[in-house]
Amino acid sequence: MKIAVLPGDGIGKEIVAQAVRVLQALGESFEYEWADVGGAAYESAGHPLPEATLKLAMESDAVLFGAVGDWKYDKLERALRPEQAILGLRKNMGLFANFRPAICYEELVGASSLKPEIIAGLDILIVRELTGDIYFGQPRGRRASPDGAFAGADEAFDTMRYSRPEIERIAHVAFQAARKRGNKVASVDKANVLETFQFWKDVVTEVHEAHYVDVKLEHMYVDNAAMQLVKAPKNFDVVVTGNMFGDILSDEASMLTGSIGMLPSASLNDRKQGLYEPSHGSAPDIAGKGVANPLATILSAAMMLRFSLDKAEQADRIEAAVKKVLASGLRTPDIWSEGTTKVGTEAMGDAVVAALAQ
Ligand SMILES: NC(=O)c1ccc[n+]([C@@H]2O[C@H](COP(=O)([O-])OP(=O)(O)OC[C@H]3O[C@@H](n4cnc5c(N)ncnc54)[C@H](O)[C@@H]3O)[C@@H](O)[C@H]2O)c1
Ligand SMILES: CC(C)[C@H](C(=O)O)[C@@H](O)C(=O)O
Ligand SMILES: [Mg+2]
Repeated sequence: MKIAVLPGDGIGKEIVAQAVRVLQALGESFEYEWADVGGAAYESAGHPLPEATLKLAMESDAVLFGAVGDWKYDKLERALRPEQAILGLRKNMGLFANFRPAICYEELVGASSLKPEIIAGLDILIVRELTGDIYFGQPRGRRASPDGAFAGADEAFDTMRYSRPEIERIAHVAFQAARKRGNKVASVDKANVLETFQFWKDVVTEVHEAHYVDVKLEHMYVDNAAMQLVKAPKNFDVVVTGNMFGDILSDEASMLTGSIGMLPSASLNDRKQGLYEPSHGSAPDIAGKGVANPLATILSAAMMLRFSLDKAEQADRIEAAVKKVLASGLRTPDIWSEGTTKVGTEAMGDAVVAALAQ
């Protein structure tokens, strides 16, 4: 089985190196092929998603991805900016279903900025639609405003849109995921204001009534959902939402786990092919310092074993190893608290590899 390894930029390189070490320690004979992506590919090949990188990703059984982006590319034309690489991979590979599980490990209850009783035992799953919404809707651009109070002034616009099949397929994914967990789905929308999200709500309701009446469904506006996520996050089980709301809510949910460095993700298409990446970015502020938390990426590698490579037992081994390491008191700075031992990225990788062997 072939794994495309795309570390990308900033801390992407540091954390992916640790995840690959952990995978290699499993004793499986995976084939790894590395390629540049994002800013690194712009430097080496003049494009954030060179054809060779895309081809490699499409041909592989799974993609292990770090992160892309750096402030120094912010002035490039949009098509050449590093972030286009991850968007292009998602679109070209048809990775419409993004799973972002927010689990608060017992040992990290003290690392969160929330009160322990709010987050202890937390286990929620954000199912984010990943190839539609305002991220990809056309038209978009800049122009002289054609009408209204500011006619003639410069303006910019994007288009929010969802088609019925796009909503139906992500709704099926969410309801099916819920059946394997707490049997509850919260569909997050902005139906009170946006036509796109009234349609979203209507279609999710139809899918529910036709196929999943055994699953409890509630609808929630995104502003309320953002508030409920910090007020009473354990009331959620599966949260299903569109691309942009899912982006924002998953970063919010990451702080329920202690740190964004703990939130893994899996992005799947309908062929079980997947891209696995931490939910966070390239963290230019800490890149090169050896302090990034590699656990979100290591846990993403576990999701890869489970969802794309049919190696659920190996996924369990990695997750158990991560728990052991946390129980032993080792912490990267983002999850450090009084009484625990601060370690860097590589030492955290070392510890997970060692725990696998125990
Ligand atoms: N999928 C991706 O590749 C992806 C995702 C998000 C952001 N980005 C890009 O990353 C760049 C930086 O974006 P940002 O600063 O808004 O978000 P970010 O997620 O990179 O960082 C936000 C904050 O979280 C911290 N952080 C993130 N990951 C961490 C880890 N593993 N361990 C410890 N601390 C961690 C950072 O130090 C920073 O303070 C931008 O170019 C952005 O577009 C890429
Ligand atoms: C870098 C960016 C395109 C990306 C997104 O918005 O999807 C990131 O924030 C994420 O959450 O994976
Ligand atoms: Mg994001």
